[in-house]
Amino acid sequence: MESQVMTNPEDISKLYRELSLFPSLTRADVGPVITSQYGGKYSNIYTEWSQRDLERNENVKFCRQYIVFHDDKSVVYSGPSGNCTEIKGELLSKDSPSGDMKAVVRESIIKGEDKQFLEIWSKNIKVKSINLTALKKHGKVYEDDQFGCLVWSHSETHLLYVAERKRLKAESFFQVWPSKHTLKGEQFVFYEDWGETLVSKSSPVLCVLDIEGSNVSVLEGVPDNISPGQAFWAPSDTGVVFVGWWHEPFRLGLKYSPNRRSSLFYVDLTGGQCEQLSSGSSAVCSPKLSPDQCRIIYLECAVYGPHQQCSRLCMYDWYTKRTSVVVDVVKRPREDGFAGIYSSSLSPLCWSADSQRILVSCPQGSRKDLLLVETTTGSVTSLTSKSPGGSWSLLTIERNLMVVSWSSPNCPPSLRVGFLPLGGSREEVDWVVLEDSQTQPDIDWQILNFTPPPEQDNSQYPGLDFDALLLKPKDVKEGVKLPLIVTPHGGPHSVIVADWLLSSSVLCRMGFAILLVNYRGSIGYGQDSILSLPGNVGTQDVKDVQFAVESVLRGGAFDEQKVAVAGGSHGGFVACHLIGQYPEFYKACVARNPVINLASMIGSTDIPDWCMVEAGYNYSTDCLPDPAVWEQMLNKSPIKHVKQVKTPVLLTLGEDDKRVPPKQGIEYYRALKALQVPVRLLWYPGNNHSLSKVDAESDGFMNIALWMTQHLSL
Ligand SMILES: CSCC[C@H](NC=O)C(=O)N[C@@H](CO)C(=O)O
Repeated sequence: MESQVMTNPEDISKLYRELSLFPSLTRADVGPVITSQYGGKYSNIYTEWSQRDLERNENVKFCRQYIVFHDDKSVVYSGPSGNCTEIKGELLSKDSPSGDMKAVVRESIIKGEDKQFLEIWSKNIKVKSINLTALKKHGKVYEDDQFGCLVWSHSETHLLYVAERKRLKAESFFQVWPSKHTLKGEQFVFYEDWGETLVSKSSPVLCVLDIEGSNVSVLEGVPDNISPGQAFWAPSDTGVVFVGWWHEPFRLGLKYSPNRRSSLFYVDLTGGQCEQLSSGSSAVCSPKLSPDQCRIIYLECAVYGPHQQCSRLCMYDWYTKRTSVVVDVVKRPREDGFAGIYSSSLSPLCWSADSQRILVSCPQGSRKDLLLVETTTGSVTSLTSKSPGGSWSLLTIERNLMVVSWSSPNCPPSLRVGFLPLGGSREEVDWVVLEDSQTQPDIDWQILNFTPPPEQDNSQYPGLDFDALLLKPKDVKEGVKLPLIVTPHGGPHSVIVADWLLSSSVLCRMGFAILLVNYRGSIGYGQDSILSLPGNVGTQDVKDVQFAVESVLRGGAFDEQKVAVAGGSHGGFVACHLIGQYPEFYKACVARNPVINLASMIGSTDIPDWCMVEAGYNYSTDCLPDPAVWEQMLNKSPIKHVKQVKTPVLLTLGEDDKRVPPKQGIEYYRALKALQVPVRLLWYPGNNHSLSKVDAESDGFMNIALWMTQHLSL
């Protein structure tokens, strides 16, 4: 049969280079309203972007500003104000509330040593540059989005941030000239960390800089068994509100795990008293204070259980001290399409100007939509469900001016702004494009819906369906049947939404069709769908994917002899199951950091609870190895089916992966070698679970593409 797939490595790398140029939006801030001498009002919009630089082998960060003239209700005129500037060395930055000053935490290498500075800029002058490293009040500043923050006090006199607790230097028992203030014999003591992407982050502390006096103090009063983060100033700067995570009896991985026991706390600055503001029996995150400083909105979900679940949107009233549930967990999508809130972070600013409404961007099925929540009634409406399909992400909202990123599988991210209609109004948002991007006319995409056959219905959660995204080249020559790459996502409680996906778009432009399956258990389809999967991994997810593939093949547009499967993490688990359970079906397989054996992984991953929960058991920190549980974990794992595998497998592993340690992939590699199944292993030092360093990602992509063309005989 004729093929129209690109196979030449030179051509493929050229295409990858071309499409990897499209940057993604990472942040936007709206400046104060300025009235021009002619009476027109305008605001500056500051944006940050990230782009792969293949030559320098790094992701570069750059900024660009735009000017938006408006009348507080609609955009009158807009455009960029200058070109892009690369940002180097900035770990964190934040404008003061008035817009008069800017704070920056900067990392700089001086005489070969890493130093951190806290800078204050005013107008065109760097008025302060405080050497935090030399001050020795704390360890490194946290720049991550789990704990990290840099927040101006309302009075603009103090700054709040999170850093590692100061550790005394440890020395050997045999140090000949012992120095003062050192700990003897503590050189090799183990410090727990917070796992994947948070290695070396162990004991965060809240730090405050008094700008006038250039004085840093570490806040006292946070309970010893709590790790604080996501902090901000309480109304009138009387103290600090933060999320505290319990770290006893031990820390577990936090990345993609918003289900860790945590609470909102308030520490009073004068007395150092610490008060717990939420129940303490759930997991909370992303608290945001309303513009009128009266209420705090935050997300809440259950502790343990599935790692990502449908969240509750809760509100704490600062003055009555009452908490209310604004939006509850949604079991099944409602008639109007609302399927619940699935997010572990609200955007940095998410309140409307009247402090009555909240904006949340989150998956709703295979789309990512912008939802407007009335906090008094809990009513939820979608601002984007009638707009072009794709993915809408809120970057910020300030005085009702929303700044969003929009993308779709054939359109890289574009920057848009629009005013939130007044409360009670049914008006549609008039989106204005500030930075357009190049649509890829050769890529076609659609969302497909599947109802599992009756024998695969889940008796505990009956009647659930699921979706898949199908990408295919637009122009297919007469008589050509396309090769198909099937991609189950990881998690398993995550989702593939219709946004710009670099590797899928390159594969599609090469001539492949790609089927990305949101099997039952994915987020964005109601809590019941999520709960239907634990205990059924390796069967329900696997059968859903197979059902979707076979349904698509029945359409006749694809070549049944040229079907491949590729997935990462839990997606790798599903991929390896598929080649074991359907040994004749898939002609090539790629697995990034796949889960291979739940029983062997439980002792080495940073999230052992995940193994128990997905195998169908409850987790507690004191649970001990149980042969019956281990047997079930083994039975549900891909390694159980390895003897049936015939498909050539490409494994891509990150040496520093704390989530699915690379020994999982090695276990599979050895088994395949012993069975003489073709296998190739790529080992990426310095990479963690996501394999997202520029060289690992691009090398991984090229190897995947060539593995597919080789084993699908294209
Ligand atoms: C113990 S590994 C669990 C699988 C992992 N889940 C959470 O981290 C996973 O599948 N990760 C996804 C992201 O959700 C991935 O694609 O890496």
